[in-house]
Amino acid sequence: MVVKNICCLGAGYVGGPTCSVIALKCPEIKVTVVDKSKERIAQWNSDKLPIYEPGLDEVVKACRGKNLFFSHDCNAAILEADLIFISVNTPTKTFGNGKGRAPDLKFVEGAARMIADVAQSNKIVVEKSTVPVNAAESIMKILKANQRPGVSYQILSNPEFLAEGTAINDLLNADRVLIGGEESPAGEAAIEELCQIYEHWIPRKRILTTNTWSSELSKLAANAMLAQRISSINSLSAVCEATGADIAEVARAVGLDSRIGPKFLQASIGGSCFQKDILNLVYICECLNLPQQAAYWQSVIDMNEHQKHRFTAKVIESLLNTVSGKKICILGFAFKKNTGDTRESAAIYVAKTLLDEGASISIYDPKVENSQIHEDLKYVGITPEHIESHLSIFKDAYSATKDCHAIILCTEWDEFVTLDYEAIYDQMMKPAYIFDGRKILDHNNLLRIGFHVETIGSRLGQPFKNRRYSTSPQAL
Ligand SMILES: NC(=O)c1ccc[n+]([C@@H]2O[C@H](COP(=O)([O-])OP(=O)(O)OC[C@H]3O[C@@H](n4cnc5c(N)ncnc54)[C@H](O)[C@@H]3O)[C@@H](O)[C@H]2O)c1
Ligand SMILES: O=c1ccn([C@@H]2O[C@H](COP(=O)(O)OP(=O)(O)O[C@H]3O[C@H](CO)[C@@H](O)[C@H](O)[C@H]3O)[C@@H](O)[C@H]2O)c(=O)[nH]1
Repeated sequence: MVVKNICCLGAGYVGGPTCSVIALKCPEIKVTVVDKSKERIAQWNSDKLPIYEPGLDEVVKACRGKNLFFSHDCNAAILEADLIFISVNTPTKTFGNGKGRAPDLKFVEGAARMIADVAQSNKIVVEKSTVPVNAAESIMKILKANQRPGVSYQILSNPEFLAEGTAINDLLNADRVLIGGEESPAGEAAIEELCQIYEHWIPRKRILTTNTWSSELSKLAANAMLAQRISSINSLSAVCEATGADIAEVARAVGLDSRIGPKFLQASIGGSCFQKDILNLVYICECLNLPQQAAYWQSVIDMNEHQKHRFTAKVIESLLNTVSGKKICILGFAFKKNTGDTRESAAIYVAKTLLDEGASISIYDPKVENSQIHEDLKYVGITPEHIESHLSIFKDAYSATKDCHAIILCTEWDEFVTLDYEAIYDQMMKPAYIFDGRKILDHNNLLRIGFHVETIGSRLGQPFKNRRYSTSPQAL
């Protein structure tokens, strides 16, 4: 079989960009991205796409209506496809067995059942969603149990490694493409079909083929290792604050070791897409009766969580331990720059804590929709009335910071670096505080202007004071 027709179930942050790039690079293949959400599909077919990703608009414009289609008709797309990507969401379970840890596979199962119900010809089904090890086997069970006579399936694991904010570049220049499949002639043939799609733009030596389980586990392992680096640097940032070392200097010194490398060593406020995948790994370890391994990866999550709490506690402590009645501006609500995604964003925790403490919050983020901010805060328990009376959302940083007692920078958007902080200082309440949760601002300039400045991983203007060793470090 030569793949001529691709269907993707799930038009989200992964399905949309991934299939747009496939359509761009494989003009002879018809790519149809479907979603059960009519609203999302309507947005994909409009001028304002449902997700913000640098470069995505251009790719969609180049292919949409030619060989790239967004549709709500899942059945029709499944029927005509040779190869089907499952790119549906796999959030952490919020109820029942494995609550708070295991991934909720109901959308993956729903997708598999949909394929089984509709398919009338052979299909290669590709697991693109991030799933636990053995998920391919579960998908196969569903497909086989509902198989029509004469229809056969091959399941491949092809995890996605793109990061939001750089998705198009990551897809075009992937470090590697990973394809796992059944170790049989039919499995190898299916792997080869998918390889040929990626070979339109990815050199063969960067396409890695493995067995299905290795592929599934490699995705969780990659995220776990990345998260572990961030947790490690965040852990060291607390040591820096307590000693007078500067985490930026430490990260640079450590990262110049070629065995360690400089990437993913930026201390920050914490919070990320990683959490659900590491929880997934923890749950797998628990289920496999590997408690030490589960505890190890759990500690990576705990450190990330702790960083958010530590940073927010520092804000409140600096503001004389009370924020009640104060107006505080949060700059940035997305979990990182160049995306409108707020899932697991540290800003949600910061905003909730400050609202619980009685502060009024003003928020500005260049790409996050107002409705998303409302939804996120309601989800963490802030009542609509409280939101109505204590939250304002602005369209620019200058309006958002006016009359505030403090600014908390939660997302590292480039535009925050070049704001006119003199003008901002002039229109703030005094003393004016700024908490740089991303370490992107010019702290010396802010101090010169008159701000009280706090950041992560260094104690500005007070080196080596109040060392907190209970004993000398050598004696520890
Ligand atoms: N967001 C990322 O950066 C990223 C990167 C790599 C991997 N992943 C993984 O990829 C998967 C998808 O993530 P996402 O961020 O794109 O999620 P998302 O929530 O943005 O999109 C998932 C979409 O799937 C749709 N859907 C659910 N069930 C469906 C069905 N049966 N048929 C059709 N559509 C259905 C939903 O309506 C939703 O629009 C997850 O497993 C995630 O962990 C995400
Ligand atoms: O040095 C760093 C790097 C990142 N972060 C933060 O860590 C989080 C995650 O960042 P990043 O990994 O860049 O974005 P994601 O879109 O979450 O991408 C991760 O998660 C995806 C979903 O599984 C994977 O596909 C990607 O490979 C993996 O990088 C964000 O809040 C970043 O601000 C830091 O605090 N310091």
